[in-house]
Amino acid sequence: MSDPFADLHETLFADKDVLSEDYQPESILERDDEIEEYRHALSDVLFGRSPENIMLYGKAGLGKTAVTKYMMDALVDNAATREEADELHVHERNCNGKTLFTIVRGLVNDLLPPEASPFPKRGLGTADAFEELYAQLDRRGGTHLIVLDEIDHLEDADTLLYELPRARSNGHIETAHVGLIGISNNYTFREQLSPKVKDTLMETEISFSPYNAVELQTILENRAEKAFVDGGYDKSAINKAAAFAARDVGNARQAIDLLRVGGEVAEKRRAECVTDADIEEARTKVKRGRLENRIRDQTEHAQYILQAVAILESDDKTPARSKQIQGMYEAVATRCGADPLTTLKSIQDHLSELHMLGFLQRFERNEGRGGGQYHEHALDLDPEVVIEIRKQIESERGE
Ligand SMILES: Nc1ncnc2c1ncn2[C@@H]1O[C@H](COP(=O)(O)OP(=O)(O)OP(=O)(O)O)[C@@H](O)[C@H]1O
Repeated sequence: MSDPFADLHETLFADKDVLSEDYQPESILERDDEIEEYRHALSDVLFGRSPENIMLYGKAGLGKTAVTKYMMDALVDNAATREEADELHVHERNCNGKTLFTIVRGLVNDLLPPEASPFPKRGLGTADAFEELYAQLDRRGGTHLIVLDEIDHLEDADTLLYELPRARSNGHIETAHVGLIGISNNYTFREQLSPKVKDTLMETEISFSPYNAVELQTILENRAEKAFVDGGYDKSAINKAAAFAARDVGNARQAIDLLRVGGEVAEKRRAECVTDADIEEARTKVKRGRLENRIRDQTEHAQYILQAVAILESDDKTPARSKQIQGMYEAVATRCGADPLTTLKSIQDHLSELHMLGFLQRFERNEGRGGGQYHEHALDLDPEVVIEIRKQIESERGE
């Protein structure tokens, strides 16, 4: 048999990893103000003083994690050159899906000597874990910066944010210095904290604003130079990816995704250069992928109802009343081997939920005294894409 990979050559990408999610850029671009604020807030560490607590806010993909990593690396390097700085330890934790106990336990395990057995998973409580954490911090000494990404996902963040910054003044630790860096893309997180915690965390708040198209162009240009071979992309393709991402909340992750998928599209058509058309196709793919995830997140019956509205829409039968949608939904659900929901009320509840989530448009009708008030719904998306995505989900489930 001939080798199916024999004629496969890398023509376009010089280093595709540069466009991957976990690539840490050597230089951070277009974030000078945030870096300056960060630098100022961290400077105490270099003089052996207790660090300030820092909170970073900003929507997804705005560089909060990348800037933090860059600042931590630079701080560790610089602290090592200064006599007046204590030994610096950085502990990074993502709080998504974690309990306070697992976070504190993880920090304890980071600090324990290699020969010690890990802090037990069961049997002891959060207060015990805190006690051990303080003991270990003092045993190690030096300065400890604890970086908590997605801190708004942590249940009982209040306790952690209250305890740690006060550990020294409350006499729990004597030799070590501790500073907290919290990262959140939920601006309302602050509102949920108790007043005493807000006070401590207000020391430094750095807010990351969305990138505009020009800033995204600079970031993308820098990545593209490393990711693609010479002449492997059109400058206008970069501008297009930057413009698309800027229009959609200025997310750098999204801009980089567009460039990577655009490269894959160009590679598939065996082109030697990424063009505007490849970025346009990438945008459709990326958008479709995101929509697919959102549809998959819906319950089974919500998906059938959405599919029913999509079918009616492609037959020009929308806006449609709930009763009509119910008829089509029953056909879809039965074909998929499910027992349809029977009450009109449950269909209406799903329709208003799907409207709230932005899948459907809703029209209020008022037929005067006799006809009463009711709602009609239409799809707020391309019906063909919804039908195609549902087909794919059905075939995977063998529906
Ligand atoms: N200023 C920048 N210079 C270079 N690369 C950047 C910059 N900002 C963001 N990036 C890149 O964009 C992607 C997303 O950035 P990052 O993960 O730091 O965002 P974030 O604000 O932490 O988002 P989230 O809240 O979703 O975690 C990463 O690949 C990162 O390297």
